[in-house]
Amino acid sequence: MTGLELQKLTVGYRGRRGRTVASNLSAVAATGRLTSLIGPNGAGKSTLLRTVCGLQPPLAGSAVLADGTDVTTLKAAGLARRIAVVTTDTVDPGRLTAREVASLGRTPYLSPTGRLSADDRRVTDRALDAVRATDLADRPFHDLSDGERQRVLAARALAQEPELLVLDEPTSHLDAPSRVEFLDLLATLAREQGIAVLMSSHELELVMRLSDEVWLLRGDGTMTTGTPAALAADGSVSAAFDRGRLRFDADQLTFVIDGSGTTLG
Ligand SMILES: Nc1ncnc2c1ncn2[C@@H]1O[C@H](COP(=O)(O)OP(=O)(O)OP(=O)(O)O)[C@@H](O)[C@H]1O
Repeated sequence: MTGLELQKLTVGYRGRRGRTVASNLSAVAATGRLTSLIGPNGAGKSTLLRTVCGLQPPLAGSAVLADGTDVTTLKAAGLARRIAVVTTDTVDPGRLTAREVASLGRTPYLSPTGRLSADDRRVTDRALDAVRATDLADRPFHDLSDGERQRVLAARALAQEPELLVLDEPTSHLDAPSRVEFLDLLATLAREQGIAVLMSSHELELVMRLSDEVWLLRGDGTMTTGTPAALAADGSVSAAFDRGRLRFDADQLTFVIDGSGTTLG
């Protein structure tokens, strides 16, 4: 099932410093699958993600959810019930515990009293369980490691019960094992929770191993989509990222430096 569909979407900035970043994009992020957005620095990944979350208006075209709703027509409350966003912005929730931070995901559903119902508590605990953070629930969020915080922020996003989960570079502060673990967790969540997960990443090798689908945004503002194997095999990934002696090896799914016998990653 289609979780999110880009229909001839053009993204960028209006005004005096305005510019078109990427044009005429058509792509699908399917429900139950992990779709990864990759591309060189400045290609427009963050701009595209902000646009599909309804945080900035498109220059043209649309981004529609499963029932055909254009995200740009949704008001804040509607967006919050349907799309959850995890960004790299530092979160400072004071002395809230991990469970309290996760429960913030229930905000769009709360009655005017702002009190969590028994159902809200159940959904929050289920979200913590899904990201394997139940044992962190009573600890202050402030005291957690970056990897633990990222799991709790994913729980907050799941507690929103979204149909689309969008993450902008979610592994950027994590160590190597935690990166693998977190991407594997996202792929599992997409399948088990039946949501479309769309994330941007610079972790090319990991993305190629763990994603179901890849959106490859090039520096010229065009995009190719496909399975990791298809994009590696048809040379799209190499064309976008190879530079000088650095080459992406489609068989090994890793970068190599030509002539040195060195494999990176
Ligand atoms: N507020 C803005 N106004 C005008 N141009 C902007 C604005 N924000 C970003 N840009 C430009 O849009 C282009 C795409 O930026 P964006 O941050 O989306 O790329 P990215 O692929 O996420 O980059 P990176 O991989 O370095 O994080 C860049 O040329 C950037 O300078």
